[in-house]
Formats: sequence, C-alpha cells, structure tokens
Amino acid sequence: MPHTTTMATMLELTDVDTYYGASHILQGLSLKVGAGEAVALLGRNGAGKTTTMRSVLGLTPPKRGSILMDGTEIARAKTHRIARQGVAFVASGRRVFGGLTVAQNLELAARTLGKRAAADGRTLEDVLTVFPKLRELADRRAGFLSGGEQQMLKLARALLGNPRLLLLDEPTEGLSPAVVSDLGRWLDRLREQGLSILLTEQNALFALAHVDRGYVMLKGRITHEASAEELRSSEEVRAALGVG
Ligand SMILES: Nc1ncnc2c1ncn2[C@@H]1O[C@H](COP(=O)(O)OP(=O)(O)OP(=O)(O)O)[C@@H](O)[C@H]1O
Repeated sequence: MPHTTTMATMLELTDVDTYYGASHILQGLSLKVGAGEAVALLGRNGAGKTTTMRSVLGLTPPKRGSILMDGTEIARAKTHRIARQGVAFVASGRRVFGGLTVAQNLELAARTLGKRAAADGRTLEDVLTVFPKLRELADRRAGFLSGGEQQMLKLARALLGNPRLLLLDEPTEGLSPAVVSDLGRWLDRLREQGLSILLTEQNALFALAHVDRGYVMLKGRITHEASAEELRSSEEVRAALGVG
C-alpha cells in the first residue's frame, strides 16, 4: 500500500477556510492525497465534505488557505483551469444526460473532456475495458439506466478527461447493496491503474474497505487522520461516525 511519507503529493489543502455568505463552513482544513493514493473524507451530514470538494473545484473558492494540485496553487483558480490541471469530479445523484444514449453521453465527454487529455491518455476503448457493460448499453437512453449503470456512466465520462485526481462525492448514495459492491470493484481497479482518488462517504465502512487512508471531519474541521485499518478499528471513530 502507498504511504504518504514516501510518495509524491498530488493534492494538498492547507488551512483552508471556506464560507457560504457569512457562514464559516471549512475552518482551517488541511488534508493531503498522495500520487496514486485513495483517500476517504468521512463525516456525518453537514460536516463539510461536499464543501471541501467544491473548494478544490473552485465552485466555492476558499477565502483563506492554499490548495496545491501537483505543486500548482489552484485555490483561487477558475473551475475549467482546475479541470485542466487533471482534477475530475463525479457528483452524487443521477447526473447524466437522460435524453441521450449511453454512446452519445460518452462521445460528448470524449469530445469536450478528451480534448484536454494527453495524446497518450485514456481512450474510449480503455474506459470500456474497465466498464465493458457500457458497450451492451450503448444504445440505451441514459435516463432509463439503473442507479448502478448511471454511476458507471458517470465514472466513465470522468475518466475520459484523463484525470490524475478523481473526486467522488458520495458514490454509494442511492445504490443497492449489490451495486455498492460493484462500485467497490471499480474503485479497486482504478486504484490499481494508479489514479489518485478522494472520496466522500457517509457509508464509512464501504469507503474504508477501498482506500488507503482516511480523514474524519466534524463541523468543518478534521478530527482524525489515519490509515483505513486504524480508522476501521477505532471505537472513537466508529462512535463519531455512528457506525455500529
Ligand atoms: N449553498 C449553501 N449556502 C449556505 N450553507 C450551505 C450551503 N451548502 C451547504 N451549506 C451548509 O454547509 C455545511 C456543510 O455542508 P456540506 O454539504 O459540505 O456537508 P456534507 O458533509 O457534504 O454533508 P452532506 O452529506 O449532507 O452533503 C452545512 O451546515 C450546510 O448546511
């Protein structure tokens, strides 16, 4: 398993403060994702997980603090520039172009995102190797796919931008247990390919089974940081997350 002290840093947030109007949401938040590392950001409803992702993406830029992506400061950069740095985002819920077919959704992503991908980047063929089922579903309208199939399509679209860092917001939300275990396999596959991943989850046990390290947050601050194994076995962390 990769370890942060020896690996290069892909993403690094230092003392980030983010507000919605006058509400001070992220309060001096610091976290890191190493190159090729999968990291979970855990916490109950309203802890600030989505706001952390929005801060990284430039959707709700932080008022103070630094966000380095591969050594480049992105804390106050525009979202399209941050995407060009190699950051891809998969939002929670059903966000596909429902009226388009699976093939059209992928072609659109390949055309818009693929442009910024390196010449040796992932092609549609590579992505379909990870998700072969999308080939069978090519002519199906995306709006009629099951929750798991839509999740697969969202991941495939994000990968077409050839990201180096994938931000996944609550990927298990609304998925059946069988699909959650499929998702776990897809994540493991992407990790094996060396992609850096930061995922937020309320389903802590799922997340900790598929990441190297994790952070627990409460009210906009990090309360715990440890390896997935340590977090899983900590009574205190289980209590903080409300895990049995
Ligand atoms: N647009 C907004 N304007 C004002 N406050 C907001 C806005 N969006 C979120 N908040 C508040 O910011 C805090 C953090 O929300 P955030 O969505 O980041 O939490 P979360 O940990 O992702 O939880 P959830 O899983 O419920 O999304 C919450 O108190 C929430 O009410």
